[in-house]
Amino acid sequence: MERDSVSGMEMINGNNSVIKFTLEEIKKAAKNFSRENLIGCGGYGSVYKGILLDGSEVALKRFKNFSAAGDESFAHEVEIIASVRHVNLVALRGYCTATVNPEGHQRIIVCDLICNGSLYDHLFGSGMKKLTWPIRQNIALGVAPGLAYHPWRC
Ligand SMILES: Nc1ncnc2c1ncn2[C@@H]1O[C@H](COP(=O)(O)OP(=O)(O)OP(=O)(O)O)[C@@H](O)[C@H]1O
Repeated sequence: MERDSVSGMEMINGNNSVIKFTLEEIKKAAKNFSRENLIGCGGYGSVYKGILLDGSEVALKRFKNFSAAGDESFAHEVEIIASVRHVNLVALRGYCTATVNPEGHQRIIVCDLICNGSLYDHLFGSGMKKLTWPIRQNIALGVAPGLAYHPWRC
């Protein structure tokens, strides 16, 4: 484990593919967290589409807890996602932590972007093409190995 110079939290060292991004890089990628880049909201914050300098598209999950007290849950989420490597699961690209005024602590997770919307959108959203039963079965067969995967089980 390596100690993060900004937040003081412990981060994964052995995983060289996990990049620590600067806030400037993240803001540039997400057009300064513009509304047009917003793709979803979850329990911990908002998710933005971003384009990195190398042209790759990513999802940027920005935690809404800007207080210093949120470091523990952020570090926990980063560690969990970093340990998960499965073809059917979203991969962690990196993370960003920074303290800026007046917002406070910024915590962002950078993941592969999944295009074409969520499964929920496809099943219940309006305007989506109805999924046929063979396609639904295929999706279920893809989801199942992702759900069954456990990074600590050999
Ligand atoms: N990697 C991604 N690619 C594309 N869209 C994503 C990605 N991750 C999240 N989203 C979108 O953002 C929304 C919110 O995701 P997020 O992971 O923040 O919340 P959640 O799944 O509801 O769970 P949590 O309780 O962890 O916040 C999703 O429903 C999805 O529409």
